[in-house]
Amino acid sequence: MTKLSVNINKIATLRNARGGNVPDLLQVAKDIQKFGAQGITIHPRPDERHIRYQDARDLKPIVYTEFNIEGNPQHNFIDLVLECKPEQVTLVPDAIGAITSSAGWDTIKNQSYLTEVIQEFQRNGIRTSIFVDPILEMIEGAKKTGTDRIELYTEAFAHQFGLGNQKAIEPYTKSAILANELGLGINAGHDLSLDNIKFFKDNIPGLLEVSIGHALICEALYLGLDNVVNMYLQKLK
Ligand SMILES: CC(=O)[C@@H](O)[C@H](O)COP(=O)(O)O
Ligand SMILES: NCC(=O)COP(=O)(O)O
Repeated sequence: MTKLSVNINKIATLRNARGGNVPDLLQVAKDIQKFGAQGITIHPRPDERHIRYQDARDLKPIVYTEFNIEGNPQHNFIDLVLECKPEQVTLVPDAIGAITSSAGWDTIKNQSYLTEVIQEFQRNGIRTSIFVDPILEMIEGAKKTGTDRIELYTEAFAHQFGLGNQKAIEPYTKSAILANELGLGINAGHDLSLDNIKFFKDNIPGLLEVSIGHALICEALYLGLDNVVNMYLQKLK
């Protein structure tokens, strides 16, 4: 079974649009878990344009499934994660001000930096995952950092699959096979949707978890949040 972790960044985007507390991020997180999702993901960015650092603190006692905090491990982010102690931290090499995540780590160039940060989180009992493109050298590099898991960056797959190119899955399948051989756990995310999730899951051996936000919230506008969460759960069985 592959776990569904719902990324609630977009709920915070909507809330922040009017400056009040509608929709109520904490209530939505409670409801998403009640509907059956096995995790909640947030990706606070330095400008706090959607998830605020305080949201991470407030969510900690609310999230009784798996809490996954994603972000670039700069000082404020490291402090926040160590304070919140989520089950998992996912390290993403985003530039400040990036519209969204757009690349995985160069795990060779950043090996000693990643190793140091990963050790700090692991010493504090937090499982680590690092965002990587489906490139075999980057998977091998990830192993050398000591991370528990990788998160495959799925934007390229999602885009190509949408154009009808099913072969776009191949580097992901090869990367997953290698990650399994190396003993790395496998997560995936970015632009996964109801249209592509089943094909992706069926072609990725050992896929432990997907984090899905943008498409899921858009789909929920038409289909309802409870319904959409359960549609994903069916496809991830
Ligand atoms: C790492 C990843 O792919 C997601 O966390 C994605 O970047 C969501 O962030 P935004 O909601 O800011 O686009
Ligand atoms: N790690 C990926 C994530 O949390 C959600 O990405 P997206 O579905 O919003 O593209």
